[in-house]
Amino acid sequence: MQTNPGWALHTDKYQITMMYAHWKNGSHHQRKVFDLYFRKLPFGNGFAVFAGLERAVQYLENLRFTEEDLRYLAEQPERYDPAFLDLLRGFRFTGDVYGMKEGTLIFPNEPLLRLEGNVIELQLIETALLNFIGYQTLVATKAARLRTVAEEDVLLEFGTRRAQETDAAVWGARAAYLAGFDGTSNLRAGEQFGIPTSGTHSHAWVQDFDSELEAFRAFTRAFPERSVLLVDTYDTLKSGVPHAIQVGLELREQGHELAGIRLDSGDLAYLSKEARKMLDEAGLTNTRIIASSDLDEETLLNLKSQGARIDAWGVGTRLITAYDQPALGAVYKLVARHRNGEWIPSIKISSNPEKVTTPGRKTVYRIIDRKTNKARGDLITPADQVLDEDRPLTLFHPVHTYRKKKVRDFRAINLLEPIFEDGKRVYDLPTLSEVRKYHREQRSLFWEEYLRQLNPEEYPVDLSDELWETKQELIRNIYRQIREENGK
Ligand SMILES: Nc1ncnc2c1ncn2[C@@H]1O[C@H](COP(=O)(O)OP(=O)(O)OP(=O)(O)O)[C@@H](O)[C@H]1O
Ligand SMILES: O=P(O)(O)OC[C@H]1O[C@H](OP(=O)(O)OP(=O)(O)O)[C@H](O)[C@@H]1O
Ligand SMILES: O=C(O)c1cccnc1
Repeated sequence: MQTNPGWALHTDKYQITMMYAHWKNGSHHQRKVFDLYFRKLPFGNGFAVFAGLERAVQYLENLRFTEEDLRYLAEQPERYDPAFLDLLRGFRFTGDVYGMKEGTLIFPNEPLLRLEGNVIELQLIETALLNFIGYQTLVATKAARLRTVAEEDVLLEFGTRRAQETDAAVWGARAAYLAGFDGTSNLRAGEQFGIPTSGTHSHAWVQDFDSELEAFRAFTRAFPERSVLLVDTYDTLKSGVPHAIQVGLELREQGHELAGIRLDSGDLAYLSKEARKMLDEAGLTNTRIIASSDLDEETLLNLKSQGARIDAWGVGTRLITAYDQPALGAVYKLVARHRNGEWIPSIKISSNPEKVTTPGRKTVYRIIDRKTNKARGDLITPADQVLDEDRPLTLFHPVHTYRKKKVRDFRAINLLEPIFEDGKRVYDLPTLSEVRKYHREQRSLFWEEYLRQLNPEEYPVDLSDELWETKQELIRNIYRQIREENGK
């Protein structure tokens, strides 16, 4: 087993196979453009939240084949030519990357990353980029849904013990925080990213004492100002809450306040209302109630509609595993090839019109109405097209083209920022607090209709006239060629 594997082999074997075949073919230096995007919004949400760029940047900056990687490749049954392995020894990412900022609200079929460079470099990185961005975007989107229903309540990420291994726990905690969570229980995520950390105690603490009261007293002695007592080990209303109140009153005599209690089972609406009443009647009005127990946005919304008196929510399994949709299904498609000094757009046809790729080097503009400061739609255009804000813009649906609207008095924001130029990073990674703030600001550009968590309106993502025409022409050409080849 390798002790310190490099990241270069964090890829599917077919990428190396294609790289080798390109090298044998003499085509490995040909330049291409790939788009990374997804086709369908997760969880029935009206938007997704872009996350994973920081990890992608770290990966691209440090991408090397280690000597161990090369030895491992040399042992493969494909028997790669040693000269190819020598080429890999000097491998660096030297391409251009344009990408959305983390925290951006994103929609199906718009390029989230546009990558330009040598085909062998762009093939190698496909798998890892989809891996990072797919997962982090899912968790950020799930977290954004929880934020929508939690309104101003505190949201804490508790998922590490149920996460799909270590990276998912740590990068998932980050994704949750950037989309509106307030903290995590994972200290490594706190250490690595500066996310506020917090937590209570487990049932084991209570079980470890001869009585619940003794357990609560010992805990509050250690943390007189910060204790949140778990009250459901034996009987929430008959034992846990009364004992917490007793200890809370003892603490007050010593000049401290009991910070909170945690409910972790049973009917959380009923128990929280009863517990609130009992705490208030005892004068412990500052003691907060935190709930955990298989929560997600559905239960959270339901509990709020039942009048639950819960101030903070600890969410684990269903957030960190993206429980109801464990894959985003992001894709990475070739959209242009460089030939004789020119970019030639390339298309992949599908019997499903939604799956036909949009050819060419492209960018995405977010069209913001200047009067309302709200987004009217996104427009995908050729990469170099500059939108004239002084001329009215007609937006039309790329499949149902009769769905049209004219937009005047708008700002057009190019969402794809230069991230790498010739392999050099040209983008300063924002701090996580800046990403979180950016996400909040971005959300405020959208009408509620697109943000609601149930049956949201479809946000328009349209193609410019020029791009739409190019796409139609390529489709026509391909079918003409097929007919000619078939002699029809
Ligand atoms: N009032 C409520 N309305 C809707 N859902 C609720 C309500 N109270 C709790 N829930 C949810 O119902 C589920 C209850 O799960 P379940 O009965 O398996 O466990 P529990 O009561 O937490 O007990 P334990 O953890 O001991 O198994 C959880 O997902 C919880 O969040
Ligand atoms: O429910 P989640 O959203 O995943 O949140 C994390 C859970 O982790 C802890 O449970 P623990 O590991 O003690 O097991 P439990 O399910 O028996 O409470 C905690 O008490 C929460 O219930
Ligand atoms: O701090 C807590 O209460 C906590 C942390 C992780 C999982 N469950 C609970």
